[in-house]
Amino acid sequence: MRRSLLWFKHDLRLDDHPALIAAASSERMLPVYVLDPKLLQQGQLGARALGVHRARFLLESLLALDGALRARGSHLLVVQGQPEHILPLLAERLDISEVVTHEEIAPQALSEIARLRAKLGQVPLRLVPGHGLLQASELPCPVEQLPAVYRDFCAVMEERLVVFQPLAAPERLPAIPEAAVELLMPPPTLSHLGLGEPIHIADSAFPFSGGEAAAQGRLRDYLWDSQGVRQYASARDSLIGTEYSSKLSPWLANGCLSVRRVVADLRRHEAQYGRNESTQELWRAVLWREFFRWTLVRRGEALFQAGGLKATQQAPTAVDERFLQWTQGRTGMPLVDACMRELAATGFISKRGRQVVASYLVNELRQDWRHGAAWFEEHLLDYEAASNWGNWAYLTGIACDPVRSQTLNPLLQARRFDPEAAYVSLWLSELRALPVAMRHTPFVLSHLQLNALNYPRLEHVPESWQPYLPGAAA
Ligand SMILES: Cc1cc2nc3c(=O)[nH]c(=O)nc-3n(C[C@H](O)[C@H](O)[C@H](O)COP(=O)(O)OP(=O)(O)OC[C@H]3O[C@@H](n4cnc5c(N)ncnc54)[C@H](O)[C@@H]3O)c2cc1C
Repeated sequence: MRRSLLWFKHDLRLDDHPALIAAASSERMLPVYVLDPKLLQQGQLGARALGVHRARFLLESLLALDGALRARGSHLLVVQGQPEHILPLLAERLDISEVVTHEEIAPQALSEIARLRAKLGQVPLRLVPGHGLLQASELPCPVEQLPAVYRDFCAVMEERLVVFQPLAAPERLPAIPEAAVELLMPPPTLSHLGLGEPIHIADSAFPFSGGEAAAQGRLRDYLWDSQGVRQYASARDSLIGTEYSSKLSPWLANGCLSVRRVVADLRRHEAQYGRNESTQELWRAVLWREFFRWTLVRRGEALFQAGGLKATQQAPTAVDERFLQWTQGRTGMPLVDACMRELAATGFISKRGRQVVASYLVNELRQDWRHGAAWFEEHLLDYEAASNWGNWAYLTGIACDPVRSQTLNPLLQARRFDPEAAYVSLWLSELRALPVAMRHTPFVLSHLQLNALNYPRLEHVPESWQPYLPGAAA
């Protein structure tokens, strides 16, 4: 009897899941998720890979996946440990014929797969393409010839009218091997993982909950019910609210939603309601993700090095107390602090917010960008290696883009994207005592006044902020 072990990783869904389809042709199939406790330990750059928000979303996604598998006659086995130890043990004990999983692109995941393959010995490990929008064979040119700059990448990809045909979830699945039944247990809770509960703070972005049903609900709502997608181009730089962008990223990152399904639905929406600037912008947003994925495939480890893809010596390498202040949302620059507090409280911030805080850390505070990227890795619900490290490298000016760095003037950004100071008021309660007009510039107040507010003082107000200070325009 053929028995497959299906190894779920960041593909926690049944819809459009090529590895699941491949494994489901066996007589017995054991779906397994391995939660590696190493992810909960501090890494070399001081942050954990899996913080409390990410862990909460992951555990919810696992519960939802188990429910969906049960509804089709299967189960999810969740085990804590390292895949290269756990999976060979299971394979031996349950007489598994092959292990099936999706292909990976990040260096750490690739070496994990290599270690697993070695430990599996005679049991074949089948890698199925499945995470990205396009597989290598669907690219318009060989991977090495893909443009290294986003604009050129878009030009190659944008008009490529691929008709994405995602695979439907199977209605029934093979039962798990009989001997596996006694191994089943509920997934761990946050406190089992030693993480405690996230504090619930009024959401400024979205009440994200893990799992495929929640993901499909959001996709349906954004494209069909509320049709928020039709305002995407004008709304996407806002900082507050559920509708300023699709909010699909946490589900895409955990694989609760397939990116091919997103694009297939976007194309259907366009066929029914027409293509507009917003639907095109959303397609280009998805292409950013694809761009960074292929950048990681081509450049691998180089993306994580201090000098980035340019291997330059110019990127700052300092890490001092200013990095700590940045993480705590206590730099004295209100827009930056508000974003960092939203991130810590909810695990999410807008793209605009991410750009502002990343640029501030690197260009104003001159801190090592890799520490910022690692902090994001711990906290972002939507953390993905390629998108996170790729965007950080891009903002730092050490990606392949000809632009040296994407320096953003944070005060100009505050004036433009938070003109009524609603966002900083939401997250920085200590500034609510000030008149609205002062909430972006508390640093012009005296020491005494700032102390009374319990808000930190900025060491230095850059020259470039002068035109945006109170009264400057008059
Ligand atoms: C410093 C920094 C770090 C980032 N880290 C991540 C990360 O770890 N994971 C992540 O998914 N995104 C990351 N982004 C990109 C972007 O901020 C988020 O994808 C976006 O804010 C998610 O919200 P949304 O789903 O509403 O996006 P929308 O604006 O609705 O876009 C739709 C989808 O397109 C993709 N996308 C859009 N912009 C980008 C982009 N610049 N890069 C890659 N994909 C993009 C995402 O999958 C997103 O869900 C980062 C951006 C910056 C500046």
